[in-house]
Amino acid sequence: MGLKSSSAAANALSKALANALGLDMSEMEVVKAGVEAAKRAGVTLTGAFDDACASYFGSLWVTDNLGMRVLHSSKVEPLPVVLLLSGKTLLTESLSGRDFSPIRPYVEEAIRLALEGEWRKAALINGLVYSTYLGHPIEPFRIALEREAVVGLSGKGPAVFAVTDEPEELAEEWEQFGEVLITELR
Ligand SMILES: Nc1ncnc2c1ncn2[C@@H]1O[C@H](COP(=O)(O)OP(=O)(O)O)[C@@H](O)[C@H]1O
Ligand SMILES: O=C(O)C1=C[C@@H](OP(=O)(O)O)[C@@H](O)[C@H](O)C1
Repeated sequence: MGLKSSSAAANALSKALANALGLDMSEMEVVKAGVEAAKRAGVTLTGAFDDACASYFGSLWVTDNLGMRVLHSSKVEPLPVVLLLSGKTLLTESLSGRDFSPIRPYVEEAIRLALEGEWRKAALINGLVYSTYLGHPIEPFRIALEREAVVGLSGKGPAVFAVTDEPEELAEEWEQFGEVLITELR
């Protein structure tokens, strides 16, 4: 789905084991152990250290996943978010070996924006580029943009998210595409 359940499960297991075994680990060590477990389970391409940090701590994270390094982290306001779940499944492991080099220049532009704090623009560019490359429908993006929402792809999708001041209105329009949830950034 792209909803980070692999990271949430890995974090939960890592934390539970650390507690049960009475290990003296920092929060970040717990997260990194979860990343290692997710890699060994084969449910991630890079280890998804970015998702693991966001899932564990909340906030905005830009990371170097292969080097397991934090490049940027900052708090976000609890703004309303609409999530669209199309009902289709795309497991991350199914993208293993896929060549993403054609979209590299555009994704690097999104990373540059995110590092400058421009996460709204980064989310839109990243989402449109990955959606197009992976063949996800982009009509939900068009509708969200019409409503001036900040719209993006959740992970590799197909789940889509939008940050908007009018979540109920967008949710109603997105219902034609699948299940819709309203929550908030944390
Ligand atoms: N082979 C598998 N068997 C059972 N569960 C799996 C398998 N591959 C992935 N999953 C789990 O299915 C869920 C959805 O996968 P995916 O969309 O790849 O991850 P995420 O929700 O983290 O973006 C995740 O919790 C993932 O760990
Ligand atoms: O497996 C990975 O390395 C990643 C998978 C994607 O997330 P999802 O698995 O949630 O789609 C992506 O957004 C993340 O930055 C890295």
